[in-house]
Amino acid sequence: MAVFTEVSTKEARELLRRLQLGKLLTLRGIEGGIENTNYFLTSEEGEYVLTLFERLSAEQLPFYLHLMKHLAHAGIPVPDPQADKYGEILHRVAGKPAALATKLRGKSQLAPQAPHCAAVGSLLARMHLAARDYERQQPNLRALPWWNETVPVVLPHIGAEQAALLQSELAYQNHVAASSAYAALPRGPIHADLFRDNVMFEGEELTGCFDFYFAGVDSWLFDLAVCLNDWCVDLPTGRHDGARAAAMLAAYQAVRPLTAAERELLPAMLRAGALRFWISRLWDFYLPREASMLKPHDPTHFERVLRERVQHPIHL
Ligand SMILES: Nc1ncnc2c1ncn2[C@@H]1O[C@H](COP(=O)(O)OP(=O)(O)OP(=O)(O)O)[C@@H](O)[C@H]1O
Ligand SMILES: N[C@@H](CCO)C(=O)O
Repeated sequence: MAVFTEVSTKEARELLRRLQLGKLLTLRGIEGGIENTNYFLTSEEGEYVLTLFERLSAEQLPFYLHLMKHLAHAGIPVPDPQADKYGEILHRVAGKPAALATKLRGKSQLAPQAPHCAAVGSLLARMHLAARDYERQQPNLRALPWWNETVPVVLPHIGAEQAALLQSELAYQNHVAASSAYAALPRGPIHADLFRDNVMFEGEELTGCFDFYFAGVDSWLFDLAVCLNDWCVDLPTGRHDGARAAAMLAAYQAVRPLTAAERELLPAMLRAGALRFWISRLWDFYLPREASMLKPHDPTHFERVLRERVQHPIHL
């Protein structure tokens, strides 16, 4: 149940009054989601999702919320955070930082086929281009510096074989990051967590994506690698699915063709994408934060994906 903080109808009405969004019609807690408190809220003006941020700091939030607003204004189907008359989109509800964003239609497609992967590829490329003129800066907070900090913290908890793979892959990624091809990768704000459960579909029509709370400035190729590793993979084995990957890559490149450096580094970034989520899942699993509400995801999945990407590199 993802209502960690109760919101009263009085508080919801007060927020709607501040945002001039008409009278409250319904307010219903959303089950699912493990990071934040979420409610579906309907007013006379439309349907929204009210999010109370349980862990993210008020310093980090403006980057995510303004990025969503920027993308929504550029016509990318993402939740649009609603502003008060001063233009403020970060509010306070029940003592927590909060946002009220438009609700997306549809539901997650957890067994995607090639057309779904193509839709995600196209969306991702359009999102990258649309975010080029976004002015706020915040690095991807789950990138190489965080991996270098976190690997030594998880090493004492894992077996020798896993530790060897983790250390050798980290050394390899530090080496890649120092290369001239890496320096040539185009960069900008990326979603960085565009998994199956963060995209909505109605049939094969992609109706939007959400959960921008790992977004940050990083290479576009890393974002694409994260998507390929989740959407175009056989979940039980971690094996790459060629047909789905081809559909995603073709659709991405129909909007923005990859550069020579990106083509060269695709196999390395697929490994980086697997490593990033293996580390974060190990960290969540072995070092649960105090009073954590997280139900950790299975870390061994991304260990399998990483081994697959090392043993069977995917070249364009
Ligand atoms: N803008 C939106 N439109 C429609 N549904 C939404 C929207 N935002 C969130 N949801 C619904 O709320 C659920 C929980 O949201 P979300 O996944 O962002 O939760 P979380 O706790 O913030 O993060 P996590 O994905 O880490 O669990 C989603 O699965 C989705 O069904
Ligand atoms: N997508 C992440 C969870 C954070 O949203 C994972 O599967 O590990």
